[in-house]
Amino acid sequence: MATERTSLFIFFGGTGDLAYRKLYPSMFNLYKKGTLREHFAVIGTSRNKLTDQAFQDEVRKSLGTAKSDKEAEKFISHFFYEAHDVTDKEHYSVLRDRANELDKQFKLQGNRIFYLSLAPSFFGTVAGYLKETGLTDSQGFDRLIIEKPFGRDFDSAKQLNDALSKSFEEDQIFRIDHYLGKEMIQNIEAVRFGNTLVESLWNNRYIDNIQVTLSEKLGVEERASYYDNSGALRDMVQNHIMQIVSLLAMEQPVSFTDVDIRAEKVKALRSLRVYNVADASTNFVRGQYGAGDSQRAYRDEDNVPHDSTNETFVAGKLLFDNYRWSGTPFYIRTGKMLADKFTRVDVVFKKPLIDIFSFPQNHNAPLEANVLTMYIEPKAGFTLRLNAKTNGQGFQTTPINLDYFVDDKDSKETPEPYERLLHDTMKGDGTNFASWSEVSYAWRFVDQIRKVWDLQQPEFPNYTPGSMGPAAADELIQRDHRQWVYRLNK
Ligand SMILES: NC(=O)C1=CN([C@@H]2O[C@H](COP(=O)(O)OP(=O)(O)OC[C@H]3O[C@@H](n4cnc5c(N)ncnc54)[C@H](OP(=O)(O)O)[C@@H]3O)[C@@H](O)[C@H]2O)C=CC1
Ligand SMILES: O=C1O[C@H](COP(=O)(O)O)[C@@H](O)[C@H](O)[C@H]1O
Repeated sequence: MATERTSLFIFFGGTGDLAYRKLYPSMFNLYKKGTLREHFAVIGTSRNKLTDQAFQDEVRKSLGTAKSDKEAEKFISHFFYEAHDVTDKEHYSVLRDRANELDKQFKLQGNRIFYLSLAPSFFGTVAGYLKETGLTDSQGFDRLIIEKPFGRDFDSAKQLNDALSKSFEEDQIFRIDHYLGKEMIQNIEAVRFGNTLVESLWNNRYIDNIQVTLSEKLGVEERASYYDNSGALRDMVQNHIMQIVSLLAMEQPVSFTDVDIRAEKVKALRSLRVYNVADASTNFVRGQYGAGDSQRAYRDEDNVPHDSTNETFVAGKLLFDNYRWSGTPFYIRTGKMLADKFTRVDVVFKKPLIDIFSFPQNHNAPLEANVLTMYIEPKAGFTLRLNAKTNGQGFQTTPINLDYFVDDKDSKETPEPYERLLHDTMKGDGTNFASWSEVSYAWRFVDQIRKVWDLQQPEFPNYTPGSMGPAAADELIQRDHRQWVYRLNK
């Protein structure tokens, strides 16, 4: 059984899509595993006027359980509700009194987690009022979980961070990036730093290029009004991709702690080359999907303007100016309405300097590059492509794969990202959250691309649903005499 953790959770935006779809089911998983047991309580808040009972009914629906499920009912009995407008400062005292009451009732030791599952424009206001009205004055810990997006550029992110810093210290702020809660993203560190074979080759002498692909099969669904103001660059590159790239590029941390890991990620991001106008135009391409056989174009989706120039696809080349990576590009791409839903990292090694097998009289095909592929989702595992001799007479070589995949049983037991991140917050472990320095360096890089794109009129739409993006994404890498490892057979 897991160690029981003790805390009061206050969910601002506690009746929203994220809370019902991800947060409460993740908490229930923690309950079933024993991390949450007797000493926890939840206050859900929103402007909606609900009784505790009505809120509990909604929570039950979100878990998909029936009233006859005794374990679920015990869990749900820890949930309470306060109708609360986050802009109404006076009302925080009501929330404080309820929090103090539940603290006594469930023996919560004054530990409090404030989860801001709200529109980002409220983040600063809530953090300020929590402090001013004494909700953070209890005896235990006070931790603030912030949802994405953290700003829409460096300036707005800094403004937000300055506002939060007035009420919370950096080690009390947990900025969610749900990719950091994914099992296989955490495996990047294990594979890199747990294997001499891998880490000794993990540099520009042996690695030709690294490719990171976050491909989505779906479009914008119901989130068009948010997405059309964000675009793939802000929605996926600034956060998830930059986090993955920093884990791949960083030096070995002094210890496996949040402070040391974050310090190395920041160092890596500091050496990422921030592009000037010319380089940003050459090294980044954007796309927007048009209509497919049974799919309408992005511009025809509900709540998307008919002349939208928002990008639903990004591909780019990142360069690090440091000793380890100088000359080894990191190619990244992400988009909606692509061929399939998957996330993977392909590490392409350099070919042997001399190919002794492909002399003309040997008729051997040239050796292929070794590739280490990390499959993040939906399947989880690794393959390592090596060259080996084909069986039989003569001497021909052929690529073979060594592989490992997480089996179905283990997959089912893998914690959901939000489950892991809620658990980490209770432990006070910030390893899998984005620090302010990481966020700020990521924005500085992304802002340059955005600045250039905002000056140019894109020729959209430029890719078909079910493809892997616009032709320009292939040209970007082919220009460097390389290819995407994952590509569709044409
Ligand atoms: N949904 C998702 O999959 C994801 C969401 N996020 C982020 O999570 C956050 C929440 O998203 P989501 O759940 O989808 O949003 P929703 O719009 O579904 O929910 C918003 C919540 O905030 C409440 N709210 C709005 N205004 C106020 C107010 N003035 N005072 C108190 N409560 C208020 C709403 O209730 P009411 O209107 O009744 O007050 C509702 O509970 C956002 O920052 C989003 O970017 C991030 C990644 C994925
Ligand atoms: O943060 C976001 O991520 C999702 C993709 O997440 P995944 O875990 O399903 O890969 C993306 O659809 C969404 O636009 C973005 O805001």
